[in-house]
Amino acid sequence: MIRVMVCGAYGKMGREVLRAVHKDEMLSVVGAVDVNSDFADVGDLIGVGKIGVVVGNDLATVISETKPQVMVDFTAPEAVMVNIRTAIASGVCPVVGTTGISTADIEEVRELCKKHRGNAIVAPNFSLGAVLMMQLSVNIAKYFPYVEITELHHDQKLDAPSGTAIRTAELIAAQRGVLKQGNPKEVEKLPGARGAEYAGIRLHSVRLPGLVAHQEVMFGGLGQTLTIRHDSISRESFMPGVLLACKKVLTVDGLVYGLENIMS
Ligand SMILES: NC(=O)C1=CN([C@@H]2O[C@H](COP(=O)(O)OP(=O)(O)OC[C@H]3O[C@@H](n4cnc5c(N)ncnc54)[C@H](OP(=O)(O)O)[C@@H]3O)[C@@H](O)[C@H]2O)C=CC1
Ligand SMILES: O=C(O)C1=N[C@H](C(=O)O)C[C@H](O)C1
Repeated sequence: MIRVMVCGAYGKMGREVLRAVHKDEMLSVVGAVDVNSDFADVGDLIGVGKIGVVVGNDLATVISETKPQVMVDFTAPEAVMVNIRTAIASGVCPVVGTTGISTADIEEVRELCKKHRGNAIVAPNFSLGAVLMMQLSVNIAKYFPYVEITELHHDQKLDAPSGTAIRTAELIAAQRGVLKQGNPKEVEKLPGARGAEYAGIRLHSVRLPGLVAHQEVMFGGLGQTLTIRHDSISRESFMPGVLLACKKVLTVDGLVYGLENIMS
């Protein structure tokens, strides 16, 4: 059994991960952390009755008391790097889904893994469909370089654009380079009307109750458009990817960035 702890235990993803890890035959929930912990039993949190694992409020303490091998982090952009540093320095391998991690942060995680001879897996999106959407987008951009991305999420999301949208733009830009899109003389009558920009790609963010996590990548060509869309209609969509990462992180080599790199 691989010993797993979860950071962000009271959150939407944290609870789903605890439920999935608890059910998995190769994984065992040994610890959990949330900033505003009232030391609830994890079993009560996920509706299976007490399992004798409580939610702590300090990561270093929980690591020293529960000896996890893997830390799953679904917290918040301002918390995630602190948690990664603590985990790697303590010999615990992070599996990270929290977004808002910059390119410089990724390089820091890579260096920390080298320094402490540890491993980590960081993925902007753990759902298979989203990974395929990103891979297809790169292929389509070879033929349709003009593209805009619209991501749609629940209205409690803290960051915009989503980590997935930024990663999609990065991957497309690596394929086609920087490309000025639209009319050079265009004017925004209201600020932000044309969305955020990455390498000439416009990114639009929709936030509404009722949504979970969705993205459209729309390509335009001569007399035609091509749109691909992925919908996570529940957070279960992320669980196979998270469980796979928990099982692989102990044996990968240093940092792995992106779920596609551990899917065979
Ligand atoms: N890679 C992927 O596939 C996916 C990534 N995500 C990302 O995961 C992150 C979490 O999403 P979601 O579960 O919806 O968010 P939630 O706000 O529902 O949950 C986050 C939880 O983490 C807690 N928290 C904040 N800081 C800390 C800390 N330092 N230590 C421990 N716990 C902390 C929050 O507490 P409090 O509310 O009191 O601040 C909250 O309970 C986001 O960045 C989101 O973008 C989400 C889905 C899929
Ligand atoms: O906050 C979310 O919900 C999600 N966050 C990730 C992102 O920002 O891309 C992954 C998924 O879109 C759900």
